Amino acid sequence: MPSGSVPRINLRTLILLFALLAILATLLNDLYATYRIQRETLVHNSLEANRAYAAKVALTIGQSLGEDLARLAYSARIIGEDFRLEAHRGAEARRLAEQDDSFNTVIVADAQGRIVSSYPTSLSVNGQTLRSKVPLEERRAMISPAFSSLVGNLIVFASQPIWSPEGEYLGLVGGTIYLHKDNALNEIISKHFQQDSSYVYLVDGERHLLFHPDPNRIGEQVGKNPAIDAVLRGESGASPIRSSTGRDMLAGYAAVPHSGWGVISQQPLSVPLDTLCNLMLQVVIGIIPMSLLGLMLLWWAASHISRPLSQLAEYAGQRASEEGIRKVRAWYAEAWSIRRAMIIGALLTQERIGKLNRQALSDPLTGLGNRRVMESALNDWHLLGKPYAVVSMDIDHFKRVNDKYGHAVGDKVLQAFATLLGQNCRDGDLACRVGGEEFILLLPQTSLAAAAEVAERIRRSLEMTPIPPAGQITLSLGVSHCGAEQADPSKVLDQADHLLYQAKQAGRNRVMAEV
Ligand SMILES: Nc1nc2c(ncn2[C@@H]2O[C@H](COP(=O)(O)OP(=O)(O)OP(=O)(O)O)[C@@H](O)[C@H]2O)c(=O)[nH]1
Repeated sequence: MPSGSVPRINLRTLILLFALLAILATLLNDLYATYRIQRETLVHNSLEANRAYAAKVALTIGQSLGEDLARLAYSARIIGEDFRLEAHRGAEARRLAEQDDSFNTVIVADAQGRIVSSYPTSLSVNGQTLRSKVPLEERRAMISPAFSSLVGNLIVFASQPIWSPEGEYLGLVGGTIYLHKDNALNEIISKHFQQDSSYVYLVDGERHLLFHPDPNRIGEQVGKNPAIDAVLRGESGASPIRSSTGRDMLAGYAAVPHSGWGVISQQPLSVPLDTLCNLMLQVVIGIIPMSLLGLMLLWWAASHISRPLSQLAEYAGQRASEEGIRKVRAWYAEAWSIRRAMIIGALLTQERIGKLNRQALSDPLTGLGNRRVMESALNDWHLLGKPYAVVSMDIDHFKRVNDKYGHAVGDKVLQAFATLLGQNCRDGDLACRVGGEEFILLLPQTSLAAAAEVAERIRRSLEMTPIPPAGQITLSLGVSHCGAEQADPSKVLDQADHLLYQAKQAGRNRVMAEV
């Protein structure tokens, strides 16, 4: 016997579980791979867009500054022709300031840095000294970092040196750009302002914000930031960074020509990731109907595959008949082989059980039924209320046969009598050997008179059929009957035995029937 308890899990559940696991693993892997590829693509695209955008803005600002410096250079030449004449300087400063909106103010300073002309005149800075002496010392075209002007505005200052026609250094002419006011610079950046949550800011060489979408931050000095570090080294490119405010950003950056400034265009990393999450959600929602269909197909397939084996397992548990097992639809090779093995097993078992039954219910010497068969038939008939007759038989002086001819001849006589008995019965009658030389014949649906006739026929038949070498053998018989009154079978048997005893007493070789 196999040991251990019956496993609770069945084949269908196992198939379903493993198939589900395989599908889930594949699905998750696909989703993860899609997520990774899409993330890389989106991040790359965002970096590339910001890099290109920063480069474009830097180029435009560079061109604008170049044009500003060119205008200042032209004015410096004009002023240099007659530097001492105040009206001449003032007129050129005014023309320069008014010709477009490049500069919020224009000033002219002498070689010592003292402001000698300015426009608009409302500034009232004439006579004051420039805050930074660098342009005076450098004596070349320059664009300053952001600083606070003499009147308190946050500005950048573009300047050109003024030379006399003889080559003497006279001072400088400069234009200021007010960072908190409208000017050509923020016009350029604002015009290109992107819609997709990217934004641009501009820093000078000292990390001051020259432009920022948040006007309150203009002038602020920005802390450590990899993009600003790179752009101030004059590099252009793109990389994921952590901003000075601690947010993960995808930044493109480019250095602005002529100025030492840098443009940074950046987008929060969360923006493409949110887009990606929405995309993945759409993908998941999109695959749900097909997944449900797949699950149903899987369920069907698992049931279809496991059904033959489950049925065979059930039949094996019930030790079902071979006909039951044959009904199982074994539609694939393994199930077919198992069913075949089970059918063969069932047939062998049936055959063995049949043999054992026959051995248990029949008398091995004569092949007639034994006492158990007789009792079983009597009980059945009693329960069914079936009328019957009982003929009890005993061979006369059988001991003498044994004594005279030996036990083997005695057996032969018993077998010959059994054959004779069979020849004198109907199909439905039941002949049994219930003792050594004692026999019972049960006759269903038979009257007492008919049973007595059968008994007499048997007696005569034996008497007239010598069994060599024993010769003539005789028999005593008692006949009883059970009718509608349905007496207890044991009483009917006792009655037949009693009559048999009377037949023996009366001289043997005779039939005694109930009266
Ligand atoms: N050969 C053989 N003899 C058996 C078998 N079973 C019982 N016997 C013998 O049958 C004999 C029965 O003898 P008894 O009961 O004295 O009866 P009987 O000699 O027939 O005498 P009555 O019945 O009075 O006519 C015994 O000798 C048993 O040994 C058997 O299977 N084979």
